[in-house]
Order: sequence, then structure tokens, then C-alpha cells
Amino acid sequence: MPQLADYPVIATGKVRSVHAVDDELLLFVASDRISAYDHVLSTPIPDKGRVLTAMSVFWFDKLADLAPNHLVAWDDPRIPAEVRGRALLVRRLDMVQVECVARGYLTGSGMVEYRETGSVCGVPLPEGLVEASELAEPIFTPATKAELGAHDENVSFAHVESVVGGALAEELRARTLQVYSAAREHARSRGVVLADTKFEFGVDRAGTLVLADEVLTPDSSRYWPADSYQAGRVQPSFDKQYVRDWLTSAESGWDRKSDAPPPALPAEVVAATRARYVEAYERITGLSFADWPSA
Ligand SMILES: CCOC(=O)Cn1cc(-c2ncnc(N)c2C#N)cn1
Repeated sequence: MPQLADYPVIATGKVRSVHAVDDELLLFVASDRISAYDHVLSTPIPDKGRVLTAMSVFWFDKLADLAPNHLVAWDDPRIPAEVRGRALLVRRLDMVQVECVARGYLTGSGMVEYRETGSVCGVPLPEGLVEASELAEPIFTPATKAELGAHDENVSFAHVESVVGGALAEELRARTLQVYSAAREHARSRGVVLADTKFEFGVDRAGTLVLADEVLTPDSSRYWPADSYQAGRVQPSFDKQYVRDWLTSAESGWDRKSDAPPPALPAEVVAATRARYVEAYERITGLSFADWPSA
């Protein structure tokens, strides 16, 4: 049985890493780390990596007719036992260097840009929209990947065309909006608003556009509880709100405007956050998380 150390790291993110297995295959590993307010917290959330991996597998399978994906296996002898359940065997692709974001609601960097320009990524929007307004149609708001720790930079469709060419830019937009719309509809039927999401695509040797990275997880998307959705205010995050509330409470003693790193999380915040990840998975998939493989 292989060890994770046998597979050289080829990419690292704040909470994920990509390792080389052989010429054709990579191992995509999700950790239990959680980030909030642009900090990776010192306290892990047990099973977060497994829940988010299980969610990607669910969505890859559910959306396979709309978009081929890079998933090869999630329970396979080439996956080291120490990361079983939170690592995916995926096929190597030529990654498209564009963060493909779909937004069905106006929030975050989209809201900031809208306030300043009345548009997002060059897409003009109607006047009078407020925080968390639902958009009449989902919009493609691409971004260029920032260095570790910095925010991705929103770019125009014309910029994407200049980077990847007109045909591929159009295909990225069409596929991003199509997959987001299908996922959003399913999530809504399970009482979850999928406000936006970020896809990464690659191209295989046959020139086919393939969905890569993680998909439609609470780390790559904004998940809001549908029953408390109300435009005009910042929505509570389905999974991260307990962490955010505690970190900004007097009890934590932390000042997020300072450079100080966030304090460790209390056990009850960790437990409640783990439960929210499991609840998101079970609501979205209708499956029991207890059935998902573990180390
Ligand atoms: C640690 C986070 O880094 C990334 O996810 C970005 N990244 C993607 C790849 C990649 N490269 C070839 N083929 C693929 N299937 C993938 C995927 N997914 C490498 N880094």
C-alpha cells in the first residue's frame, strides 16, 4: 500500500494539495483545515476533508452528463490509507488558467465591483440591486488565480478570450453557467441556496474540456440556508457561520483587523461546524455520511 510521501507534491493550496501518482494520474487531497477571514485556522475540523471530497464525488457523478470530469477513483489501492476518503485519484489535464465563477446572487467581490461600476467583470447589471440580490440570470465572472493568500482578481470575458482564445472562452462560459444552473436547481430542492461557485477546467489529450479540482463544495461555493434567505443583508454561511460568529465575538478576544492570527476554536464550535458539514452533505445528496470511506 503506498504512502502519501511516495507521491511528490505538485501544487498546494490553503487547505488542499495535489500530488503526482504517475504520468497519467494525480492525487487530489483535501485536508481538515478550515480558513476564515483569509486565515487558515490552527484548529482543524475533523472530517471536513472527507465531507468535501464526498460532495465533489456526488456532484461529479450527478453532473457527468453535462460535463466530463477528471475523477478516476475515490476508493482505490493507489490511494494511501492515511488519506482514504479525503483524496481523489484524478487524471492529469492541461489546466486552463482561469477561475471559472458563476454567480446567481450578488455578494462578495461581485457586490463590491457592482457598487463601484454597476457591473461585474464587465457585465452590466440593473440598478438598485442590494447585498445578496438574486440575479435574473446567472452571470459568468471569471478571475485570474492569485498567489497563495491573495484574492483572485476578477477579469472581463474579453480578457479570458485574449488568454485562452475566443472558442475556449465561450465554451468555459457556457459550461460554467450550465453546470452551475443544474447544481443550483438541485440544491434549492434540498433547501440550500447555491449562491455562486468556482470551477477549474482542464483539457485532455483529445482536446475535451474536463471539469477538474473540487466541485460545488462549501469551500468552492457559497452555500446559504434557503429558509433564512433574505436579500438586503449578508447571508449566514451554511458551514462557516459558527466559526465566523465566534471569531468576531468578544469571547474569542481576537481583533480581525489586527495582524494577529485567529485563536484556537472552542470544542463546541468545532463540533457544531463538523455537524454543519455533515448536514450539508446529507441534505444535498440524500446519502448518509456514515457510509463514506475513512482512513
Ligand atoms: C492544491 C490546489 O491546487 C489546485 O487545485 C490547482 N491544480 C489543479 C491541478 C491539476 N493539474 C492537472 N490535472 C488535474 N486534474 C488537476 C486538478 N485538479 C494542479 N493544480
